[in-house]
Amino acid sequence: MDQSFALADLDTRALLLVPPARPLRGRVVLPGSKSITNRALLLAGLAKGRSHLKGALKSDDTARMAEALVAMGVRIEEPDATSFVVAGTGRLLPPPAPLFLGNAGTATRFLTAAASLVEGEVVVDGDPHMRKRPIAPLIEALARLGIEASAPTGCPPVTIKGKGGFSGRRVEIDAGLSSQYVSALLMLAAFGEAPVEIVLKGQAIGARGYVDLTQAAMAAFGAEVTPLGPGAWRVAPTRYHAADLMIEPDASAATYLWAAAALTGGDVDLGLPPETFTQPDARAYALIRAFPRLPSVIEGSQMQDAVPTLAALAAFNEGPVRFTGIANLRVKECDRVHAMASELQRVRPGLAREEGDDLIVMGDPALAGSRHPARIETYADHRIAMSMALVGLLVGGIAILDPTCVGKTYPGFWQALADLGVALEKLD
Ligand SMILES: O=C(O)C1=C[C@@H](OP(=O)(O)O)[C@@H](O)[C@H](O)C1
Ligand SMILES: C=C(OP(=O)(O)O)C(=O)O
Repeated sequence: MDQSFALADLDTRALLLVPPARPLRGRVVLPGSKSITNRALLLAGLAKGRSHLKGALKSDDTARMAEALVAMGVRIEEPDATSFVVAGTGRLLPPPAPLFLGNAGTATRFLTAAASLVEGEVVVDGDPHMRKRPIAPLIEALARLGIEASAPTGCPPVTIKGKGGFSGRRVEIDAGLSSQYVSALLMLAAFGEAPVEIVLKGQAIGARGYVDLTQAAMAAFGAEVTPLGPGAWRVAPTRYHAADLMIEPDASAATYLWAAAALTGGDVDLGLPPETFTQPDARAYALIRAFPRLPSVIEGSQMQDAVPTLAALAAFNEGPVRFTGIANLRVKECDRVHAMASELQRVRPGLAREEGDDLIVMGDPALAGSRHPARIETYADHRIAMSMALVGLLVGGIAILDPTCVGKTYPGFWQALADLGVALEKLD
């Protein structure tokens, strides 16, 4: 019987996965990259003219970005399920109400900086999870550019008193908690009165590959970014011009399908070779291929969003795996170090633990084919839901609570699993 697992039809508290009897094989069309879609939406919205974005992601995070831009006077049409047509005027207008950005880190950080281009007050806010995600380093950096912004709790809501531009020419930023602060400043910097230099304070930064994505997106919309060394960039005062862009598929989403194939000994065709992705999480492919002989230490700082995927794989590995360099997973949609340790433990006590900021997963190949009924908490975090679903491909009785939380970045996730032949049961 064909059943829909589209999010609109998923009015259920939990989804039970039935481990498939055979390897998963087939073709999956991936959604567009969240990171690239939200950069392209913003840059197209800041440009003068009409931009056509194809292959884009349509999900909670990109909807929040698009709605916020519309509230600031950008015209956005959605001619089909993967396109946005964005018409910008080269400036943003004061929005009539606070911008509500859900738990979209990209939208929240990028728009906090861009809001300084508005002449007037902008409030950037999010859901209760976003209100716990730090933004103070970005606020301090904006102040050094002469931009008045405040976030009394160090997290959203942020109030920006925009003056239609800014005069600063050099700013240092501490990006240890999030690379998104650097990306936000880089994208703003093309509106400087003169070239702007952005310099890392300390060398610690979340995944650097996201800054490369920002540079590439800025170049596509006509900006000039010159690296001045490993932790410094100069941005020319070009502003942006409209552009047509084909967005590559989402590499973080790809990790779940690569892992599903590896776990079941199958083969899932995603329509493009892993080495063609430009996003940081594609680095996880080489590790996923090594399963069930993952290395005993995985340094996760440069592929952070893939760490929950790799942790789920590690549960079935031939030996234990220690994940290091992942302290900032504690300030993502939820504390992912704690969440993965807790939920793997829920499957089988002793399967995982936290040690400082490291996550240790005790590989147990005998888990495959076993039955350990468990209702998995997902903490409103799409990646915990999708990663723990991988465990349910090999362990009987795994039910994922709040399955619609995957809508943040991958609304078609459950349908993709169902189409590959995974039986899913809706539970109350
Ligand atoms: O710039 C981006 O598109 C992203 C950067 C990363 O966050 P941090 O820079 O906060 O680590 C990543 O986890 C997030 O999903 C997307
Ligand atoms: C951390 C994530 O998202 P963001 O920071 O964009 O909310 C993610 O998608 O895993």
